Amino acid sequence: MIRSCFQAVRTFISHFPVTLCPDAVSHGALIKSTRLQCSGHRSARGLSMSLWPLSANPRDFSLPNASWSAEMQQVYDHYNALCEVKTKDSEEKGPWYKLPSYNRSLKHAAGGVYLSKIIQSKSRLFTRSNKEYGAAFEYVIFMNKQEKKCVCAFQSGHLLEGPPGHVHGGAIATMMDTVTGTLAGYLAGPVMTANLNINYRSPVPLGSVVLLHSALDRIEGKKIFVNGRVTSTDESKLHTEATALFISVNVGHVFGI
Ligand SMILES: CCCCCCCCCCCCCCCC(=O)SCCNC(=O)CCNC(=O)[C@H](O)C(C)(C)COP(=O)(O)OP(=O)(O)OC[C@H]1O[C@@H](n2cnc3c(N)ncnc32)[C@H](O)[C@@H]1OP(=O)(O)O
Repeated sequence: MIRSCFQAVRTFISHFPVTLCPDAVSHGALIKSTRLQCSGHRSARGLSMSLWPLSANPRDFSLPNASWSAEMQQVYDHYNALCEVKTKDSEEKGPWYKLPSYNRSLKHAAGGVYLSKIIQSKSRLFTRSNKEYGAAFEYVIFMNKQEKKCVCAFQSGHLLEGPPGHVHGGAIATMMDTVTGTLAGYLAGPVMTANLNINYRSPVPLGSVVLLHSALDRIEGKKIFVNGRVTSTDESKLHTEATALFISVNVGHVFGI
């Protein structure tokens, strides 16, 4: 059984080397898919069909839902508008892209649905594991490849309480890992977190909307150094600062091959 799992993983990897991570897209096909998703959503105002390849209609958790506050929606609208640049003759994309976000790492990647049945039928991406709208992590990430940075609008749900009325530090760390890791993965391909340093400067009120900003510091061989900040949406208040180190890995590393 174990041998056939590894065989399946090997076959999968050799056919689809960089398609594992819809949250942290980086290479051709995925970027194309992401852009399709982005434009798919824009046109989804009038067209509900998903454009993610080889997948019926996966739920994109980064799209607005009824639990979003007016402030969350406002931030979304602001960055989503920056995803479109209309010229006289055509519509061009960028510099911002809204990344789609699914609840499984493998399921929606090409061929991944078969693999996930074998090795991870119950696993779910941590930040997307709760289906109840607004209960835990509501977030959307916008990527700016030109400037090697991204911004995430994050609305914390009632399940993320730490100190009374405030967000748990582990939940903030989770979001920081997710956002900095998504940036590193977008720029450098498959990565794993080697180091994450966090300074908590001021508590985040539970249920509030904050921004997570992340930018590339530098890349040294396999090492990708990224920084992160959590601020209020008007950026007047600093909640958290972080630095992170990601290491480029072969996809096989994740499976222990
Ligand atoms: C694949 C895709 C999956 C997709 C999924 C989809 C999910 C979509 C979610 C969105 C994004 C979420 C992002 C979450 C990302 C995680 O949370 S990952 C989970 C938490 N991290 C881990 O479990 C990692 C565990 N550690 C390891 O596996 C290995 O130690 C590492 C980090 C891969 C490094 O191992 P290695 O490749 O053998 O590296 P190694 O050759 O020892 O070192 C390379 C260099 O890095 C340096 N280095 C290594 N570790 C450290 C360290 N801790 N401190 C300082 N320097 C270090 C070394 O000194 C060396 O430096 P140089 O000598 O080259 O100058």
